[in-house]
Amino acid sequence: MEITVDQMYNIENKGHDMGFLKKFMMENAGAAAVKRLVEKLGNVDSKNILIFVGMGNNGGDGLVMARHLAGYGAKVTVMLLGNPENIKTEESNWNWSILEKMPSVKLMTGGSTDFDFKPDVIIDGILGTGISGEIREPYASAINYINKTDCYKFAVDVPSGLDPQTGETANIFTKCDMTVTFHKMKQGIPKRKDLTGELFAEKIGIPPEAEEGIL
Ligand SMILES: NC(=O)C1=CN([C@@H]2O[C@H](COP(=O)(O)OP(=O)(O)OC[C@H]3O[C@@H](n4cnc5c(N)ncnc54)[C@H](OP(=O)(O)O)[C@@H]3O)[C@@H](O)[C@H]2O)[C@@H](O)CC1
Ligand SMILES: [K+]
Repeated sequence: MEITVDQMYNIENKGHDMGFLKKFMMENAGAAAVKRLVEKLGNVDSKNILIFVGMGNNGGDGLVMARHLAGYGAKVTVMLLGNPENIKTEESNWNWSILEKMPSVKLMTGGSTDFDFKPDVIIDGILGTGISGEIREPYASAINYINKTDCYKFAVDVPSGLDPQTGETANIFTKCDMTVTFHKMKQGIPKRKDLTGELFAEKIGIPPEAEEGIL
């Protein structure tokens, strides 16, 4: 069953109000995404994994993935597309502060794309269901870098620039090899398998009762 983005936000908020906090949803989302990625790649030990992280909760999922991938022995670099002080949500900020205590994960901020290494894997945690309008900098440069870099690409929730509700694309958008979306499939995502690559919807522990009155 495919749901709307509005329904997803309402379910998320209802789950949060029941006490299954968005922080727990984010943790389960990041963990499920890493499981699929590691299953696909077989082994990420000492692989260079570059994670682009937006300032919202799509980015937050990417921060959770960074921590899990470090646990699998990957060489993880996180590029936050802004200033840490401007991270939008408590749950995303929570994950950023954990990474600040982890020398095993390299943290970069601001969004420049001249890296001194070639990534084996890029994770697109730039934009998810919160996308609106033309893609602004530094998100645009990050998307362009992803598209011009030849490596395995993984999209968190949805390829950035693809509207998960309508399936329409913004002026620029990523083209990925795998996409993992969360809880239930959003209506627009399966319309662009050419951008999502292999597509999965993973449960993240939201109580089914959180859908009552919404679905
Ligand atoms: N639902 C669930 O159950 C769960 C959802 N989860 C995750 O949350 C995600 C939704 O998070 P979200 O609402 O924070 O929105 P998100 O996609 O991160 O974007 C907002 C940021 O992007 C920016 N921005 C927007 N448009 C832009 C543009 N054109 N060009 C440039 N920037 C633009 C915007 O900036 P602003 O407009 O505020 O200045 C803001 O900073 C969802 O996709 C999933 O991954 C999981 O945690 C698990 C549980
Ligand atoms: K994304």
